[in-house]
Amino acid sequence: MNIQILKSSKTSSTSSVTITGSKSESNRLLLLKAMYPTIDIENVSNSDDSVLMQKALQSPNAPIIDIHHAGTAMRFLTAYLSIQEGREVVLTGSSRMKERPIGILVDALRQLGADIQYIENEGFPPLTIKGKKLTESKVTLKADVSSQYISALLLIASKLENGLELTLDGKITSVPYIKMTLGLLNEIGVETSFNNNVVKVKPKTTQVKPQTLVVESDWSSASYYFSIVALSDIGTEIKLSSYKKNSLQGDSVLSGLYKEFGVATSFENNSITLKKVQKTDSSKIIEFDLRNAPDIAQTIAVTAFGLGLESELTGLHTLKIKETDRLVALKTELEKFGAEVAITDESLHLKSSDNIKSNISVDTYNDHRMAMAFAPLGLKTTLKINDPKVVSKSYPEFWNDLDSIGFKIK
Ligand SMILES: O=C(O)C1=C[C@@H](OP(=O)(O)O)[C@@H](O)[C@H](O)C1
Ligand SMILES: C=C(OP(=O)(O)O)C(=O)O
Repeated sequence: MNIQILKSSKTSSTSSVTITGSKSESNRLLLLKAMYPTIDIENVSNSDDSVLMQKALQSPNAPIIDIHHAGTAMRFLTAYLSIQEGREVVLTGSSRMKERPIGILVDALRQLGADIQYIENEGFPPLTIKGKKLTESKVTLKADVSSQYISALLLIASKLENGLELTLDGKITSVPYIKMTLGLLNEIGVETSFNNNVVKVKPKTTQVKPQTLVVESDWSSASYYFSIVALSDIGTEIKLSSYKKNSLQGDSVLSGLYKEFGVATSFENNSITLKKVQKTDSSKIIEFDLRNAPDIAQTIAVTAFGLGLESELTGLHTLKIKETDRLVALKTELEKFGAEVAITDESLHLKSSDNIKSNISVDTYNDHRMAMAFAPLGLKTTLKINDPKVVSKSYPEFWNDLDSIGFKIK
């Protein structure tokens, strides 16, 4: 199945969209609520990944849990199930999930005392987890592969007898996601510290106060609107809700980064307005290090291509182990449109060009972000997106919302 996006599907001059809650915040809070039921959560993400997380946590007797493509659910549940004393579960996922490494987290949990076995390949899901009391409280782990391993350990840490002290080895990747985890723990009253490469969490000995936590809307999903505005005429505006000026989400750097593409962002009450205020100079070179915001790399690469701008994106070493190898996928699909792209294991270089080929079919590789990142190119040319339903991993209403702002989708 595919959809066609017809060129000149211009957005009406002012449009507004309400985006579902952050899937990263939601999946952390859902797990915390399972441990501390006095918490209430509002604006939980309706993404597949959060629905799967919710279902898994609401099935305390299920012998097998399948979390499909949801990376955070896989990693966070591995830690959570390790401390469910007396329970034995097989935790599995999609065929891609079975290629996404989890050995660093499993080794760290085993050092803390967990009983986890690999069912197929060493270092990868599926896992058999026998829940038990974890007795140790100090562990060192590699921090340059995925921050999700670190967040997973931090999320269960306050339930360990002596809390947790993690020493992070190597250059820490996706740091804002670690800070998001600590920020949410602090909000529910768990004490934490993060100094240099050591993260500590104290055990929670008192009850968590009854409270409602409101999930901010998803900033990674907002990236596609930043791209749409960047590729639109001067004066085009889109309003998005509900956002906070002091976000826990690292992808909120979008408001700073997209200034380079002529987009101004203003905050008012709980919404942001994106406005195209300046034409971009075609001789400009975009140079971004995205180590702390890997999920917006695809959006940015496509925006730069749509504007014909040379760009050098670095800090992309984690992209190879996400929903697909995103570096290869980006190169392959951008080149179909006529782009010249060079990649290494951690970077992507795009040459400037002023030609965008029409009627290209974009393959999406089971990766929601491939579909959503390429959609804004519909402002420049007619294109097809294969397997458009992939968007539901993080943003099920994406195509309806695009339609509502004036995109012509068949
Ligand atoms: O903790 C999280 O919610 C996430 C962390 C990031 O992963 P890595 O730390 O593996 O880069 C990010 O790419 C992912 O979409 C969500
Ligand atoms: C990488 C992502 O998700 P996860 O790792 O949680 O599957 C993503 O949403 O871009």
